[in-house]
Amino acid sequence: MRMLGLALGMLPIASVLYANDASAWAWGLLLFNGLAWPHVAWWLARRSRDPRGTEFRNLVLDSAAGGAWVAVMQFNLLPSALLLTMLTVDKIGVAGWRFLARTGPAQVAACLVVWALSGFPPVRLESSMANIVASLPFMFIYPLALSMVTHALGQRVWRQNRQLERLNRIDVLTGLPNRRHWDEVADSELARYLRSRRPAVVMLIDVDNFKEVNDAHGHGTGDEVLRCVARVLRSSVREIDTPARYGGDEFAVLLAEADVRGARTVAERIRTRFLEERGEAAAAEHCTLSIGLAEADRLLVDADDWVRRADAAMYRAKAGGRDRIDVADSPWIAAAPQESRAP
Ligand SMILES: Nc1nc2c(ncn2[C@@H]2O[C@H](COP(=O)(O)OP(=O)(O)OP(=O)(O)O)[C@@H](O)[C@H]2O)c(=O)[nH]1
Repeated sequence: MRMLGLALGMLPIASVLYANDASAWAWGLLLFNGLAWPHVAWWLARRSRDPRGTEFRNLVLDSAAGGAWVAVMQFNLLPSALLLTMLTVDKIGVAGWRFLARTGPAQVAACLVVWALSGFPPVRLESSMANIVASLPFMFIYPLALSMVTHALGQRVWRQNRQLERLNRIDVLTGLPNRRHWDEVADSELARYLRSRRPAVVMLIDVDNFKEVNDAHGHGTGDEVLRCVARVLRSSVREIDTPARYGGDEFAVLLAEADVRGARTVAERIRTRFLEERGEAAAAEHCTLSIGLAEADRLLVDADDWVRRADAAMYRAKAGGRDRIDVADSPWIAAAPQESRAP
C-alpha cells in the first residue's frame, strides 16, 4: 500500500513542482520519496528485530515527509489536502486515532522546518487544472485499493474467527464435538422438550478398564481405543443426534426425537459394535462400554440434572458388572402419587 500511495502521491506533487519550476534537489527528493523510500522502509522493517516498532517509525517518517511536501508545494490546496487526508486515513487504518498523536506533531514540525528553510515563501492556495487532474488518480485509486485491502483483511479475520470457534468446540483427539458444545446442545434440547414434549434421551458412555489399556499398551493405544469409540458412535447414531467426547474416557450422545426404548436399541448397537471393532489390545484388557440412559421429563431442573441422572445409570451399569446398559429411574414414577398428569 505504501508503494502505491507514494507513487500516486508523486503525481500531484510533481504537477506543483513543475508549475513552480522547482530545483533539481526537490525533484531528486520527490523521486527518492516516491520510488525508493517504500523499498527502503520495507527492507528496514524486514531486517528489524522489532518489525512492528520499525514500521510505526516508518509511518511517522511518512507523515513528516507529507508535511514537508505541503510546505514545498506552498500549501497548494488540493494536492496538500489530498496528501494530508490520505496520510491520516492510513494512520488511523493501521493504528487508530491515538497514533495520530505521534504522527501529527512530526507532520506539522516537518512542514514548519521546510517552510522556514525555504525562507517562508508565500502561501499559494490556488490549484490549477493541471494540479487537479494530477490529483485524480491518487484521489480515486488509493481509497479504492485501501478499501479492498481492508475488506480482504476483514474477511480473513472473520474466517479465522469462525475456524477458531469451530476448533473451540471440537475434541482434537476424536474429532467429535467437545463437552462445551454438547452442553449447549443439551440445554437447547431440554428447552425444546419442555416446549414441545417431543422425547429426547441423554446417553452417557464410559469405557471400562480403559486405564488398563493405557498402562499395559501405552497412551497411543489408549488414544486409538478412544478414536474407535468415536467411530462407533458416529456410525451408530442419526444425523439429528449429537455424539461428543465428554472428557477423558467418557462420551455423551444426545438422542433427539427418541424415547428410552429407541435409545436402548441404539445403546445396544453401540455396545456390540464396539466389541467387534475395539482391536486386540482393548479386547485383551476386557475394555467394554458401560452405558447410562436418561429420558427427558418435566421434572428435570436443568440439563445438568439430566446428565446427573444418566451418569447415575451409567455407574449402576458399571456396578452391575460393566459392558451393559442401565436406564435412569424417572423421578416421575416417584412423584406420580402427587402428580396427576403424565409427562
Ligand atoms: N490415552 C488416553 N488416556 C486418557 C485420555 N484422557 C484420559 N485418559 C485416561 O483415562 C483413564 C480413565 O480412568 P478411569 O475411567 O478411572 O479408569 P477405567 O480403567 O476406565 O475404570 P472404570 O471406568 O472403572 O472401568 C485415566 O487413566 C486417564 O489418564 C486421553 O485422551 N488419552
